[in-house]
This record gives sequence, structure tokens and C-alpha cells, in this order.
Amino acid sequence: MIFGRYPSRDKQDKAIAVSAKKFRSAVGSDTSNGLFGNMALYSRVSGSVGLITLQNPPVNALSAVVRQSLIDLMDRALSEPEVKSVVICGQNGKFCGGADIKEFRSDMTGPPLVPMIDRLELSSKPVVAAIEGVALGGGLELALGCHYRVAHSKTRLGLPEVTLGLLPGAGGTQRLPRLVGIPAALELITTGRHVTAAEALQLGLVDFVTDHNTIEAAVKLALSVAGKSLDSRRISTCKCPRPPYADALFEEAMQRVRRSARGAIAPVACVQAVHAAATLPFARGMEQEKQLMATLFTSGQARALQYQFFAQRAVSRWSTPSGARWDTSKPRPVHKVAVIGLGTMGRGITVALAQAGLSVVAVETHEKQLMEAKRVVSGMLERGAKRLGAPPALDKINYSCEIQAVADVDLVIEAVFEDMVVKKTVFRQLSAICKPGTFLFTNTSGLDIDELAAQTRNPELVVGMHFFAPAHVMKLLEVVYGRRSSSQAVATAMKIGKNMDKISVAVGNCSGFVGNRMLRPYLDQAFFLLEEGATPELVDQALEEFGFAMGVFRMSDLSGLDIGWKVRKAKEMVSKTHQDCRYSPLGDLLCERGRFGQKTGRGWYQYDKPGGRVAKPDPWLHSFLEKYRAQRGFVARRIDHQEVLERCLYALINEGFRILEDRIASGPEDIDVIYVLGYSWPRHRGGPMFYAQMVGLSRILEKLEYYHQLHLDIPSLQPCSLLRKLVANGRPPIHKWVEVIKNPHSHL
Ligand SMILES: CC(C)(COP(=O)(O)OP(=O)(O)OC[C@H]1O[C@@H](n2cnc3c(N)ncnc32)[C@H](O)[C@@H]1OP(=O)(O)O)[C@@H](O)C(=O)NCCC(=O)NCCSC(=O)C[C@@H](O)CCCCCCCCCCCCC(=O)O
Repeated sequence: MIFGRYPSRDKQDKAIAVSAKKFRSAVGSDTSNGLFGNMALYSRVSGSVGLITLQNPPVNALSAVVRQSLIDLMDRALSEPEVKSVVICGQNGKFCGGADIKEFRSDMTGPPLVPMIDRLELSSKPVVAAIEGVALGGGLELALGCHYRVAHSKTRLGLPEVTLGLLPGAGGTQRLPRLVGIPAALELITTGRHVTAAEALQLGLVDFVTDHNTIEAAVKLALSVAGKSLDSRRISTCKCPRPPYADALFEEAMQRVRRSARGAIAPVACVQAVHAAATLPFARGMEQEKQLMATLFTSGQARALQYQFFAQRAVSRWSTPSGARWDTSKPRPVHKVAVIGLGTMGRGITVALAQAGLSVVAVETHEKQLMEAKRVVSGMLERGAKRLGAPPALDKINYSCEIQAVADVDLVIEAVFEDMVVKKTVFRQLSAICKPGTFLFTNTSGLDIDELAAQTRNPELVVGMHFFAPAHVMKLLEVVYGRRSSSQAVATAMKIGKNMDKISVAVGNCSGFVGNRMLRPYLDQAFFLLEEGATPELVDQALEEFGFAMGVFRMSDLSGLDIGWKVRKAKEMVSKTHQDCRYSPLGDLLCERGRFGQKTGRGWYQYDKPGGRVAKPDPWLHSFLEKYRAQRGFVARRIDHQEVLERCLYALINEGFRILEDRIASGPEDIDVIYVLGYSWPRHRGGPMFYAQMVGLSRILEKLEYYHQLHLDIPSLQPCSLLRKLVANGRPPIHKWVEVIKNPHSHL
């Protein structure tokens, strides 16, 4: 066949090695900065095609040395008379994951991307991008600078810069609208959504899609277009198609991003940049892109979002204070899993497991509830399958009313009612029924894992797996190790989480674990603020302006006030007299009056009917608060947004420091990932611990001291010793906090 002379991987690797050697001697000065191994490589294929392979594992990011290498090798291809066209591909089946994000926080060196891509586009010889795996961000922008794009059918393409607080700043905002039109470009750039190769073909983003060897297909195309005019293939020279309704489109896009961005600035800048593409010549549009990018690039939001990007990957490298670690602990293979209890959580967990390809035994003791659960789970699976265009995994699940049905499973996830007595009974039963070695995991949201483990014959097999509702949708999983959990049990829970496409964070065992433990002081402050004169609307507005999707009271109405009430009653908090420590019974009093939130049509707000969604201020609640204050000797005062944020958020952050000090979380990234993915903390603020660093640890300490002096009966406002120590140690950057935690005498 025509590609008979296409080199085998062996031959290609030899060519690569020669080129690498030359490159090394050419950039001899780079030997000192450890950049070797990260480059692009050159070989000649089919006689007249120069093949440039990006080689920077794991995602072929466009680091300084890759960019320099790409420029040099393009020059070489252009200068070789035998070469008539060029193909650019990426090593290991990945075209390119974009600019090297790690470089963004250091002094940017090396040749900039924009002129590099411009030069590529200006090339007199056709350049074809052979896109496999991913073409994201700068990777896609590089492909847009090429004259043709061939993609493998399994490729994902996109401009996700907005998720990093940036915009596609290497011409993406100017070339994409010219290629695919304004509506599609606006949508892709403002959301950062990845598209499949099939959709990319439909949009005109790529020219060909292949199921076979992409590089072969690209070389074939490169051979066929050699010598042909490139005039119509240079996207920068094309006019941006401008529909007659363009103004309305931009107006609508701006409103949409402002509504959904919750204060994030990058989506707004993305709309402005695409607007420049629609209204300005290419060169002026590029100027606009550069200016907008410069503002974003240096913003705290970009820092926060990039921190969160790396944090979400760092949490997979877990460790425990006892020395168990991700790289030395091997998970055990799991094929069959049981879910005990098919309430809201159990149903979601069942769906997530089945969608991950695991066989599930779903157990619910009452036949009627079992049938109802089956109906709901099947519906969820069918809807999910429709979205993905795949068959629903209905046959993965066996339903049973008998707990004995779990006898042969490899792992059980208990998801019964959140009550220690009930859970203990279930664990005793499971320990007796299950085959030896079965992992027994619990979906408790805060009960003591050790106490549950103590009910079993093999406490080392017990781990907490705290899912967030809806369990088949939410990305977060808290994996909670107890005092006796084996490293294999933790590794298995982390692996199952990954199989379900979750981001799992391993944390220690304490009441509420990380997420709910930090939530307690936050909620307490919100209640105390009501007692002191605030309204639910004021508190919620301050938190929503900060960036939370919902303020604490709207959220409480949505999830149901009765849930927390039951827990408080179980802990005897409701009946206890609280002498030394302030306790607000406001939530309990509302529940006693049947106000459970949206489900009853009344809570902190009023709704037009039970189940209604639109929260309206409730005059009854306001007068109830007035009477409450009068009865209990509170004098209402004016409370502003700043106080709401400082009291609620700093109390939560203070608990975060306590969690670090207690080694419940192994680093601030764990907490920040949990809060962004599980508690709707605004992603562009990085997470509570990152936010603390941005605000300044001294300021947090000073404010906590101030509020604690005013409220000596609120211990959660007392600054924790780790916070004091970090301030005393000169407020080290967040990545150095762990050193202070590990070494009590640290001066860094
Ligand atoms: C690619 C993925 C989809 C792969 O997913 P997968 O699950 O397979 O793997 P992981 O996600 O676990 O990743 C593995 C590993 O790789 C690291 N990594 C991934 N991508 C990158 C990257 N782009 N750079 C660096 N490192 C990367 C990842 O961290 C993992 O390693 P770890 O050790 O952490 O476990 C997936 O990884 C993914 O989605 N990646 C991100 C894709 C992306 O977002 N790309 C866009 C990058 S930003 C960009 O491209 C910008 C360009 O548009 C423009 C750049 C122009 C710059 C101009 C600068 C101008 C500045 C002006 C300032 C003026 C200021 C002044 O005035 O002074």
C-alpha cells in the first residue's frame, strides 16, 4: 500500500533518536535546566513528508523546549527541498494537551506560541495535524494553525482554557470563530467543553476522521495536497462569518456567562475576545486577545483555578499518617458489589457502580421499596445511556429483599439510614454473611468508622465511602480510613472511585470527616448571625455574591431541614442544655413547626407550594425571628456582607486548619478539592485553604481573634494553633504548610 515506506515504530524511534541527539547538541545550554526528553522529533516518511512528533509525556504539553524544537524542525522541513509537505503528530497517541500549565507560575521563557503558530500557518508547504487522543487548548490552537486537520475517531478536542481562568490565547479566540462560526465558537470557548471527533467533523473543526492509523491518513493527505495552493487554508485570512443576529447572540452569551460564572472573569473575557473576532480584522483581534489574556493570566482567579487543576490530580497520590501510600498499596480486584439500602443515596451508588461496569446486588428489605427503587434506578440508567449513546447497564443489577444475597460479593457498600444503631446491626449481619475477605464499606456522612468496624470480624476490611448526592452525578468521594483499615482496603476504595469516574480524597476518621466537619462551624455562624439581626436573605446574598451556587439557607431548604434535625436529635444536641458553648436552636424550632424547607413549602423561605422551587422572603419568618430575639435577649444590629463572609468563611477555614493539624487531611489540597467538588465552593477561589492564603493568614488570624473576643462562647472562632504557627513561621505559601504540620518545631 501507499504507506509501505511509512517507518515502523523502531525505525521512527531511530530517526527520533538521531534528531534528539542533534537537538541536544544544538541546545547544549539547556543541559543545565533539566529540559531534556521534552521536545519534538523529526523524521522523513513516504519520501517527501516531514513528520514532526511532539514528545513531552504525558500529554505532549507545549513547554518552552517543545516550542523551540517545533520551530527548529519546521525550519528544517521548509529548508529540505525533498520535503513537500509536513505532518505534525504527538507521541504515544496523544496529539497535545496544550500549553504547559506548570510553566505559567514561573518566568515564561522560550519562544512564544503566537508567532510560532503564525509562522506555521504562513508556511509555503502544507502542514497537516494528525490528531490522536487529545487536542486541547494550545494543542488545538496549534492544529488550527495547520492547513489541514485529520483526527482519530476517539479524539477529544476543545479549548478548556476558561476552566483554568484563561482564554485560548494563542489565536484560538480568533481562528475558531472563523472556522466554525460564532455560535459554536462562543459555546466551546466559554464552556471549555470537549467535543468528540464526530462532532468536530460536523462543526468543520477537522477535515477528516479516521478509525485507523491517523498518522498514515495524515501522511496520505499531506502527499495529496503537496504543491496545492494554501490560500483558502489559512484560517487567519478568512473572514469571520457574521450572522445577522450576531449582536443578539453576543448579548445573550454575555448574560449567560455573567449569570452562570458566579463572579468568574474568564468567561466574560472569552465572550469579549470572540466579539473581537467577529468585528475586527485578524491582527487587531489578536491584539485584543493578547490584552484580555494578559489581564486573566496575572489574576488571582487563574492562580486559583490552576491550583485546583493540579490539586484534583494530586489527591490521587494519597497517604495516611500510619505510612500507607498510593504507590505502595495494591487494590484487590473487585467484580461484584452489593449495595445495602436503596434510598436516594443507595440508588445513586447502584447506578454509578453499574455504569462503571461492575455487577451489583442491590438490597432493600421491603418488597415495595425494592420495586420502587428498581423502577427509579432503571430510569436513571436509561436516561444516562441515552445521553451517552450507549446501552443502559440494566442487566448489571440484581435486586433482592434478602441480605443473604450478598454472600458471594467482593465488596459491600452499606447505604442504610444514617443512624449508628441501625448501621451497627447491618455491619454485624454483613460480617456474619459475607465470604471471608469481603470489603465492608459504609456510605455514612460522618459517623465513626472505627465503631462500625468494631462490629465486624475483620475491621481492617472496613472503610468509609462518603458519596455526595446525587451519587451517580457528583464527582467527589471521601474515602475514610479508620484506625484499623488496611492499606489494601483504602487502595481498593480509591480504585473503585476512579472506576466510577470520581475524584476520591482519602481522609481520616472523625465526626463529619473533612467536608461535614468544616460545615458545622459555617452553619453555626449563619444561625448566630440570624440571632444577632441578619435575615436569611442577607446571609444568602453575601454568600452567593462570593460565588456559592446557593446561600446556606436556600441550600438548607433544598436539602431539607429535617435531615440535620434528626442528626442533632440523635446526638442529643436538641435536648441538651448548652451552657459554655453557644447553640442556636433556630433550625430545631422551624422543624418543630413542620417547616422542613422546599418539600413542605416553608422553611427559611416560603414557596408557592410543597415542592416549589422559587424561594421568596417570608414575613412570618421575619416576625418569628424578631420574637425569638426579644425572648432571648438578643438586640438586633446591622450586619453587613463583610461580617457574614468573615464569620461564616473564617470559622470554616479555622476548622480546616484544625483538620490539617489533626492529620485528618494530608494536605490543604485535599480540603480544597472536597470543598470545590462537594460543597459548591466557587472554583475560581481555589477552595477554602487556598482562599485563606489569598486573603492572608495574618488577616484571617486577626479577624478570628477579633470575633472570638466578641463571642467567647463560640469556640470555633478561637484561632487554631496551626494557623498561629503558620503566621509565626512567616506565612509560608500553601505548598509548604505540610512541612510546618509535620515538623512541630519547623521554622521552614
Ligand atoms: C490532557 C488531559 C485530558 C489528560 O487527562 P488524563 O486523565 O489522561 O491525565 P491527567 O489529567 O491525570 O494528566 C496527567 C498528567 O499530566 C499533567 N498535565 C495535563 N495537562 C497538562 C498541561 N497542559 N500542562 C502541564 N501538565 C499537564 C497533569 O497535571 C498530570 O500530572 P500530575 O503530576 O498533576 O498528576 C488532561 O490532563 C487535561 O485536561 N489537561 C489540561 C488540558 C488543558 O487545559 N489545556 C489548556 C492549557 S492552557 C493553554 O493551552 C493556553 C493557550 O491557549 C495559550 C497559551 C499562551 C500563553 C501566553 C501567555 C501570555 C501571558 C501574558 C502575560 C503577560 C503578563 C505580563 O504582562 O507580565
